[in-house]
Amino acid sequence: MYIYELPFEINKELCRLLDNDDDWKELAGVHMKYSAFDVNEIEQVAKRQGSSPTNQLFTVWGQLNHRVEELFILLYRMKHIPALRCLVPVVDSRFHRLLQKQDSKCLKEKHPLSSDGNANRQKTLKVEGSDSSLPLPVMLIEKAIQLPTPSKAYDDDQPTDESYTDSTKNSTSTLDGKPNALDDEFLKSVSAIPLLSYEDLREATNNWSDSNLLGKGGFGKVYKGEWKLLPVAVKKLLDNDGKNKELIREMCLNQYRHDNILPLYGYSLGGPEACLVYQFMAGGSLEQRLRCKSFHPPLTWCQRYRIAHGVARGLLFLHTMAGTPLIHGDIKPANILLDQCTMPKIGDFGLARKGPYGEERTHLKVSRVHGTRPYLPDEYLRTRCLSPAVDVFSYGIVMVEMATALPVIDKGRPVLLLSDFIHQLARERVDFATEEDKNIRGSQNSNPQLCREFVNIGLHCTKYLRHERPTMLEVYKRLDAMNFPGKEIFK
Ligand SMILES: Nc1ncnc2c1ncn2[C@@H]1O[C@H](COP(=O)(O)OP(=O)(O)OP(=O)(O)O)[C@@H](O)[C@H]1O
Repeated sequence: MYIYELPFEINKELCRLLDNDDDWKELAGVHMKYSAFDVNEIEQVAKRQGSSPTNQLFTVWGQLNHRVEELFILLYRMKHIPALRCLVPVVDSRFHRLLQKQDSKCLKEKHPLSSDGNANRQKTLKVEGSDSSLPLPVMLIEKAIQLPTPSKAYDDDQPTDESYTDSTKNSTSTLDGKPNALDDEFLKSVSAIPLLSYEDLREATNNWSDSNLLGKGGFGKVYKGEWKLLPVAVKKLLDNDGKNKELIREMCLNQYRHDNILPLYGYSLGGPEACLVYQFMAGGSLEQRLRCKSFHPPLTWCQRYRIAHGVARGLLFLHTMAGTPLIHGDIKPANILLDQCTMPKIGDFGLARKGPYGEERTHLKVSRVHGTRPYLPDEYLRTRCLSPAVDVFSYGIVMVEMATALPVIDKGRPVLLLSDFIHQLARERVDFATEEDKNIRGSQNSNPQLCREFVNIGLHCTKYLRHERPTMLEVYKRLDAMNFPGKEIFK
């Protein structure tokens, strides 16, 4: 059951319990990992509406497709027994064992059953024979499910989150290291994304046949497959240290559904390699289409416009959907997948990070730069300043590539990087129409005016100074205002 499906009476009782003593703030800030800014925003909205802040929190969190089982585990971590009891009728019976543990030594009730939910708080729990401060069931469940909280995986000012790797590997083991079907069951029931067996995926991809290989990336190989009569793309992740973090990140991001974000259908943790299963994109990647590496004909201008428009929409969504923007960090044609109608979807969220929040915070300082060099701006490469403007810069390069199909790095060119080259052409007042993709230049598909407009947007987005670049909203509006024959059909 999803949070937004909670029966009215249960929701009401939970609001009463969690509004008390502002317990909802602990739930939101400590356990759901909302920022102080977001918590404040939730409180303000509730005040304006004269409603319960817990109810507002559930509305915001529920929009991310979280389930009551996840809430149950967070309340367990809070040791909020009255709220847990309230949820018992709507969670699977396997979760009841958490509540049953309350009387045992390992869980001291922080909220003894009193009608107002007030309680003496026991802050520290100790497990006998364990050096952990968490009770065994929670450790087990946390290892099994790695709860998808909105910011946990992305909160990466200090990206040293190696813990995610281990937790993925351990996900089907009990504490004594033996596989445990029950934990798989937990995983299945808690995650909204199906957990698939490695064997099914092996079968779906014809035993990882080379003829099914769609491509290779830094995180592993991607195979075409058929799963439940559905064409899928299966990414088999390299078993490198740290790489499986992508799995967790992608799963978290999957909470954000949008027409221009590649949907994750499922995942597999049980086999030798972790796998992610995506919608198969019959149009291939933008990279393949621009480099004519597929059997498809060159993209028409209407299709290029559609891609530019859709990617701008997807990025606008990521940057603005919550109080804290989500920065993709690796926008490039290889990560823009096209469906059979050339509708673009942004994929590969392995490097996505939660960005700065609050008006006074414009960027984060990260300890390591990830991404693809020619698509990254100077302030990120040199000073490790991460902000939505990094995605805007990368988007600008993609716009120039879509117009010209020029390589992003060319040793045979007087200027190595495409970003520098295009700014040099602008200084020399070259007509960008002369640089139109040679696959359509001079053909009936040629559109010199759109070519100029695309490059001009690219120039704006790749300005050296971050604050001189447009926001994705501005880019989107500029694209939307463009006019050319056939625009309405392809938008
Ligand atoms: N859902 C999909 N449908 C069809 N083809 C896909 C899909 N996902 C990936 N591919 C193909 O597989 C290739 C490799 O994808 P992958 O995301 O692993 O790597 P990449 O983005 O090229 O590189 P990196 O991950 O190192 O940035 C893509 O370029 C694309 O051609």
